[in-house]
Amino acid sequence: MDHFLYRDGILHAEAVPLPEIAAAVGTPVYVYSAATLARHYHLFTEALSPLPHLVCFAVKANGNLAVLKLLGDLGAGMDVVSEGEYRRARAAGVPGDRIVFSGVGKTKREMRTALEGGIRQFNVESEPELLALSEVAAAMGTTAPVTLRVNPDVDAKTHEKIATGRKEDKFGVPIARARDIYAQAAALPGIAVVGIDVHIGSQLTDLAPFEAAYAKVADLTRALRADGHRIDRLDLGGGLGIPYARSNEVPPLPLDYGAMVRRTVGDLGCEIEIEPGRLIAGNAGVLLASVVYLKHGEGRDFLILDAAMNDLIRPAMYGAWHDIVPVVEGGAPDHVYDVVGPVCESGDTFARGRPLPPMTAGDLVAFRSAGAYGAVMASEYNARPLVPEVLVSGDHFAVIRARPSFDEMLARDTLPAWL
Ligand SMILES: Cc1ncc(COP(=O)(O)O)c(C=O)c1O
Ligand SMILES: N[C@@H](CCCC[NH3+])C(=O)O
Repeated sequence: MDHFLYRDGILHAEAVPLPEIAAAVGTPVYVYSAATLARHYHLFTEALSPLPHLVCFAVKANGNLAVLKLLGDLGAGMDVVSEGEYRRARAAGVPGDRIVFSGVGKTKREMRTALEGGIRQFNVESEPELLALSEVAAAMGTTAPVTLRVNPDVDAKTHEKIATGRKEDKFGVPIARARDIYAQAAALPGIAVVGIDVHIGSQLTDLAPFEAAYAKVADLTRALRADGHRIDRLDLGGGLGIPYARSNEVPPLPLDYGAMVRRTVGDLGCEIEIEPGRLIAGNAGVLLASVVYLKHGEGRDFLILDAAMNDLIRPAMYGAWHDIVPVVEGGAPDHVYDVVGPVCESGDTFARGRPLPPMTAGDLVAFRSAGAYGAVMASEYNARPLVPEVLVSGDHFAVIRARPSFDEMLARDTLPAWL
């Protein structure tokens, strides 16, 4: 469920009609619902209760400071993968002891920043990273809490580009090598083993791959404890999928996911951490755009929008489907359009042959399910200003990232004196 519904034929974000936001901020613009973000966060906390747990929002899905603060104020932790994300989480007021640090390429500088600012744990992804972290922590006279990210060699049955838990993927260490590496970790200065981490991919629509991975983690927990390690925490990653097309079969709900977690690892006495991104933010946001032109091509009509692939890359990058709906209900969807942006690439196509009511220049459309991996993946390709963001709560809204002016964009470049 989300909070983007039609009232009197006009699509609203909570109680705010989207045309009001378009008039105030211009398009394209991302619009998020505070109520949906909060609701999705609570779905996970409820699903994992009564197990001790921490829901760490994957900042990569939506790193806007206001979104992080909203979730952080509700008690969420954060999963970060870079110094930039770490600093964002801290700037949003999230304490270090609720931040986990993932990623295959953490630099020593990033490790130092997190150790200085406070960190719940590093999810270590390789032996060289473990050695680097040991060096950094020991030199600082401190101890780094560590889980090792294991790669369980499970096929998440998701898009090729976002599967992370097969042996050919770059993530984690092979689970068969885990006991050796934990033995190494235990002997290293500046390292305190606290648990195990796993994340097998994103947009999973079936619980079976999670279950297979978590069963392996449960076995490993027992084996590591028998080896004398303290395994108090299990970070089970993110990855639960969302319905992108209203007509598609519905992916499992957080409640079903929670029941599966209790079934597979619930009896180990561990604190459970999860790192959902998409399920919390995805359906909490839409990308609002305007029709610039309706162009009649040969055998097809192009709906040319003011949003482009640089604002929402998912269709071009993964062939992803986003529902595209008219903001003002316009009758039966009896026209078929190729929905495209103004960028000079044929890949700048959001959808082909999409049935919509008859549209004309100036009409507003909304891309649904755009709150995760939307604004964060935006670029300024074609010198297009980075797309702004708005947060709605009840009957009011605020711009939470302004559209930069062209002067601001120009001012970031510098001309060398010798030119
Ligand atoms: C380590 C890690 N944690 C969490 C996530 C969040 O995944 P999702 O947005 O699918 O919940 C990702 C992205 O796949 C990830 O790589
Ligand atoms: N960016 C991807 C998800 C990547 C998940 C990050 N590990 C998407 O839009 O679906």
